[in-house]
Amino acid sequence: MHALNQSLPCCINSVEISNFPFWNTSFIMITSSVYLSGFRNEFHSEDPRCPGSLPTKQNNPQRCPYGLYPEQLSGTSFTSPRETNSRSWLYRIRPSVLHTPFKKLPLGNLSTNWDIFEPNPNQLKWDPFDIPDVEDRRVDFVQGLNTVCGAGDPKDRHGIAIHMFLCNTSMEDKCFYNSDGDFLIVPQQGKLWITTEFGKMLVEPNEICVIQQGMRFSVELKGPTRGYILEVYNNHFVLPPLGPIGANGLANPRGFLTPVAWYEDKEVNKYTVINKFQGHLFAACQNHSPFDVVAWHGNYVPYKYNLSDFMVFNTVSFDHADPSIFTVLTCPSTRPGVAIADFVIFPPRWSTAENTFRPPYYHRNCMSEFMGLIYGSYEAKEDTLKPGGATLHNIMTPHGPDSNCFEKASNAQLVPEKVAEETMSFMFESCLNMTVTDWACNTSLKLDVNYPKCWQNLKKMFNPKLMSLKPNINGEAYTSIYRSPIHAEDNDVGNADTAVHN
Ligand SMILES: O=C(O)Cc1cc(O)ccc1O
Ligand SMILES: [Fe+2]
Repeated sequence: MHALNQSLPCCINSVEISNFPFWNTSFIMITSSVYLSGFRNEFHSEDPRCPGSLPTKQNNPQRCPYGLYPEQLSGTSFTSPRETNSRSWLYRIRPSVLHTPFKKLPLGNLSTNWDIFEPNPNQLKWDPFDIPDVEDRRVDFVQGLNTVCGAGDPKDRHGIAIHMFLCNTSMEDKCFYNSDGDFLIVPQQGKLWITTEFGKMLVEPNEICVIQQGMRFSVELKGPTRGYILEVYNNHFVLPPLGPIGANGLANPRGFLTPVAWYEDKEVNKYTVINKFQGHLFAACQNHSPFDVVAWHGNYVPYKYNLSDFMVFNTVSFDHADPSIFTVLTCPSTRPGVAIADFVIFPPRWSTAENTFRPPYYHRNCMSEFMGLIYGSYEAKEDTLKPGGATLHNIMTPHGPDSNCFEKASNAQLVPEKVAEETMSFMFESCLNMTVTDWACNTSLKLDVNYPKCWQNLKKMFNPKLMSLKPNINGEAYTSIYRSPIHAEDNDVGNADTAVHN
């Protein structure tokens, strides 16, 4: 590890070393990967092969060390307040401007023009999306982007899109950057070896990464690879406020890892730079690798996060807390407490609530809820939602646990129990009303038209003559946190009435 990443006195970040073997690129073999830890810190980093490459004290010396070009990447307007201002300075072999003009590419299964699709207020569920077979078709990360749903318009810088990446091949002499917004990437199957202008990251299932607007990256992979992407146009992701939780908890800042500087001085006949711009794809060519940043500093960076680092809060008394307690990252709107999109996870945890129907409640929401599953099963839809599949419950669309889950949880013995022990599911929750694409509804062939049947066995249990139903497994016929439960033996109408009204 180079001294700069470790010991400059003004470096406020700690450094974490991950011990996994890093990948063997064609240019340089790196045996371990180093990350800078912290969220929105002012980082700085130099490739150890060029000590002293990062100018000290100033951003624009008349001549930079090693003959590098300085280039600023602005993630917020120049005049954004200090608290949110985000930019980085990159010291690179050539400035990014050295490329041929952009030409439009076919869009494939990406969409941003939502007006062409029919609105659909139904409960929607998709079986795991197919990853193309490499024998049939070689598909890289960018070619494998398929939009499921979204809302808004990148031209207005307002909206989101949810994509699936379904691919089997590494990007070769090709990088991608998004002018429309930020990508929060959730790998579900297969690892992503991501080279960015800031350095390299290995992102595995149960980790996520965020690559922000404008950052160039290229994805290498081995074998069939699938995952979800939440794209936000409005704003960058931030950590949710902790309120009364205090100074620590949920996703702690130190869990966020940013790569260290790594460069290649590589000249090729044709390197393709793909740009998503106003919802369309464009390609430009250049004769060198864009990963030529020798040193950088700033607070506008790509990062990854391991979901097992999430410190889970929940009730230790009664009732089902709202899923916002599981928010990892949020992209805020201008309305206080209203997210353009929240990234929420349902991690392994203890469930201890007393007198409580423990799974998610039945719900109609002014927000839309897209859910995916990385591995295992989701407690409210054990037999329904599968890893690599998804559900969408749009604005005010009724949803909740399937009939099996309701039956089981209404009768379960309420002992402390580990839930979601071997699972990780997640939700993209948005204030925007989502339009679903033709790819999602038709081309993918994965929409499960029988999904709403998972609720159809929910029985009517109401009986105006009886205060309570038959006792549950705990012997409680009527449960209330304010009164002792009425036990089965006392359970006549008169008693129950008193219990309710006194
Ligand atoms: O399953 C869902 O749809 C998500 C969800 C989870 C939860 O704990 C409470 C409400 C809710 O909608
Ligand atoms: Fe909900």
